[in-house]
Amino acid sequence: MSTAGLEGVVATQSGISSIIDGVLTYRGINIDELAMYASFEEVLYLLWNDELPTVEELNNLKKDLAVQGVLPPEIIVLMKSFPRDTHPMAILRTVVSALEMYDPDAYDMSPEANLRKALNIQAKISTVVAAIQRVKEGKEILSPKSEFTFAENFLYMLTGEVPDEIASKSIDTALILHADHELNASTFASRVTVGTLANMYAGIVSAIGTLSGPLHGGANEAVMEMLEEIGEVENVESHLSEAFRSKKKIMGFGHRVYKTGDPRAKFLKSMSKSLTTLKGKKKMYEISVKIDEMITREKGLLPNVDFYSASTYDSLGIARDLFTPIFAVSRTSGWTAHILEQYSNNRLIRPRAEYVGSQLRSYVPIEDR
Ligand SMILES: CC(=O)SCCNC(=O)CCNC(=O)[C@H](O)C(C)(C)COP(=O)(O)OP(=O)(O)OC[C@H]1O[C@@H](n2cnc3c(N)ncnc32)[C@H](O)[C@@H]1OP(=O)(O)O
Ligand SMILES: O=C([O-])CC(=O)C(=O)O
Repeated sequence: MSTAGLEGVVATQSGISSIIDGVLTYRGINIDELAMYASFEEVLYLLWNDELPTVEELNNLKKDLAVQGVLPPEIIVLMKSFPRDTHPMAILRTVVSALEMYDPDAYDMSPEANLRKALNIQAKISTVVAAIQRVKEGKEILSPKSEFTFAENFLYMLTGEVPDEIASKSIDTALILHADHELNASTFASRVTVGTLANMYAGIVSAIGTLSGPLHGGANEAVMEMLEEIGEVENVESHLSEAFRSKKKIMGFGHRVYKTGDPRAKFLKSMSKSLTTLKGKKKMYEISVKIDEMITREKGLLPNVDFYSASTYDSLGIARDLFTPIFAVSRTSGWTAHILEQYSNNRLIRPRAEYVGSQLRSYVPIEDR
């Protein structure tokens, strides 16, 4: 029996998100409704608590996120010490690991402390991602403001300016769309890690490392690289023909679970269209659509969440190497929800391997080899 990639294997039970007949839900609510009507903070509360928040609960969450979003000064010193060309995902992985050392709750495994840790990590990860760019640009690191939403704060901490409504709404929707996705590779990694009763920081560090690869979250950066390499709509055909000839995978297409399309992609395509038009970057959308048409026609593959998010983020002026870290900011909501769920009913995750190595043989002393 081939178990390559654990395709089709049901490895756990979860009440957080579901993908059934191509429909994605968070805690039973269709992602389409959440993307259209909810805020990221509401989704965060929903993922953690299995209920939408009341006005008071939502306001408290917003306040807590702003308060907890301030980085310890030691972390800022650490971030300034890294080589300038370090990839932001490596910085993020390292900084989240270091944050454990400044969290008084780090080794308290009570449910209350774990929920506090989830909030602490969620709040700080946005500040860290914005700070990665600020450090690179030699700018002062900013902290969140209590009057801003989570999405507004991210843009404010990144640019130093009060963000406009369109940019904030776009980031908010992107955060909602990327928040959780059943047992994707990074979420699975986080559950395996905390299944040993390692703490939440260890679980999130595993997840960040797993998200970074181009077959998973790293695909959004790779899509942008491809769009930039193609450069003009008229180059799409020759670029893709060459990729097909050399059997290169086209980033942002295909999916292990969705075979009739990723329900998140339509929102990102629509955001990409309006934002690229608004920001004078329509060409990136046109190149994307041409790629989409050709891949669908020639390979029968459809765009996943990573494809149109690239041109969406690019039109907002976000650096290409921050695309996957932004995915991590959003997915931290799902990772932490899954970690809390794993702790609530834990059993060590330890599958078996089918042995296909050498037959049983004797040890040969070194002088006889
Ligand atoms: C947030 C996310 O993680 S979404 C996914 C992000 N990743 C990407 O966009 C990377 C590109 N896509 C891929 O590599 C894959 O489609 C994955 C990793 C998403 C899913 O992988 P799997 O379920 O293992 O499918 P697998 O890679 O076996 O592909 C099945 C077939 O479709 C082909 N295929 C799948 N995706 C692509 C692609 N993007 N470009 C070209 N061919 C592809 C494979 O070459 C394979 O063909 P074969 O049977 O002739 O060998
Ligand atoms: O579910 C997956 O395999 C990948 C994915 O789309 C995600 O993590 O959002």
